[in-house]
Amino acid sequence: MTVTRGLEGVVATSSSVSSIIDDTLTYAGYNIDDLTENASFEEVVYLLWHRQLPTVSQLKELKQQLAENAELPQAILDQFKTYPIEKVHPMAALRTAVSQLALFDEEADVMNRDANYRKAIRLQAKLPTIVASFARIRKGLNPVAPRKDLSFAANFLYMLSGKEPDAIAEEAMNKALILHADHELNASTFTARVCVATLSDVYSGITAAIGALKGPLHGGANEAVMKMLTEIGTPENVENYIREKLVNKEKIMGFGHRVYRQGDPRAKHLKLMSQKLTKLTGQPEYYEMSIKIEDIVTGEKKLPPNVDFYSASMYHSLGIDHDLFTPIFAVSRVSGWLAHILEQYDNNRLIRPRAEYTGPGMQVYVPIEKREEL
Ligand SMILES: CC(=O)SCCNC(=O)CCNC(=O)[C@H](O)C(C)(C)COP(=O)(O)OP(=O)(O)OC[C@H]1O[C@@H](n2cnc3c(N)ncnc32)[C@H](O)[C@@H]1OP(=O)(O)O
Ligand SMILES: O=C([O-])CC(=O)C(=O)O
Repeated sequence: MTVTRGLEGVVATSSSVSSIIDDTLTYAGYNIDDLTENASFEEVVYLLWHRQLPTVSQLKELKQQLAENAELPQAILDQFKTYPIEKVHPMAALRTAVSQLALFDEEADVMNRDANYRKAIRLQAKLPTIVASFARIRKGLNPVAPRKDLSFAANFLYMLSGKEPDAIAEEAMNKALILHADHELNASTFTARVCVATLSDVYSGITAAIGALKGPLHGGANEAVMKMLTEIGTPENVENYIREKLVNKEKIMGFGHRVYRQGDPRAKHLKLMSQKLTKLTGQPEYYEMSIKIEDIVTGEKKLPPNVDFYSASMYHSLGIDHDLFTPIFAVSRVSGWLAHILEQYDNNRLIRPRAEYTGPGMQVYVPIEKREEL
């Protein structure tokens, strides 16, 4: 038996959702650079779910479906108030709320393509409402009802702050959502596919995926990057802080990637937005610290920044609470998880690899009364 630790390089499925070839990321054949510059997040959702860009009427229909399904059952909003709110991480609240949503969906266990597609719309529509409502309720504020006349990105920012965002913030959020939407067989997407390959339901798959995204080696790294920037405080402190971590063989959050070797193609877009927004909001030191960190880590370790590095300072400059960074990742990535879940159901086979056994050899059972106390 040969063990491939972390399944590195193992091709575990076929997929037409997205591809990473020679450090280029495409969604259903479209380069993410083109999509980020030109598309709306809603178009990208359609693309991931149908593998083609929508026409005007198809996009209108999807936007309407998302807008009509954005509200949450009151019971879920009420439930937030019962949590030990100061201690609950928003990713944990999101994981629970998504699992709970299934209880209010009469089609939760209906297993056909149309019903699964309808659930995809409901989940995509409701995730931003969950994140924004929880973020407000924990501060003692009332949740802000979703608006049907705003774009997905603008409505999310509106539900978070209660104020309609300006064009710059809307554009930044739209781009960030596009850049995080899908990424081939990353850990959370694989988790979702493993879960639904047992023919479990869509809600179970998304709940499991949220759990996987939460970890700091995956989506949780964006919050960890912000923690690091906050600890560093000023550009002058970067050198000592980072060099000490490297000497101690600690990982620098937001760097490295299992698949990309030359660099993550999403990072350059986020870097530009970080530069622009930190300057606009009068906090250029967050960008300055970030580029200094990048210089040292790429110089010393040859590790380029990944998607989580510059998204941190960018979200910070949009005034977003730091522990909401990973939930925002989920608001976007749920589109990819759903595309993969639908694809898994369309051509399903149980995912069940093997493990090389390393435990004790064959033992003889000893009745409990004959076992010696240690
Ligand atoms: C959306 C996303 O999920 S993007 C990734 C987000 N995660 C992070 O930013 C966390 C920091 N990065 C990492 O932990 C890793 O680079 C991962 C998890 C992304 C990829 O992990 P793997 O492919 O398993 O690489 P692995 O962890 O084995 O690292 C290989 C070597 O590079 C080093 N390395 C990898 N990433 C880093 C880092 N960020 N800082 C310092 N050293 C690093 C490791 O210490 C290891 O060194 P060694 O061979 O001397 O022991
Ligand atoms: O692909 C990965 O391993 C992690 C990643 O960058 C993502 O999920 O966006």
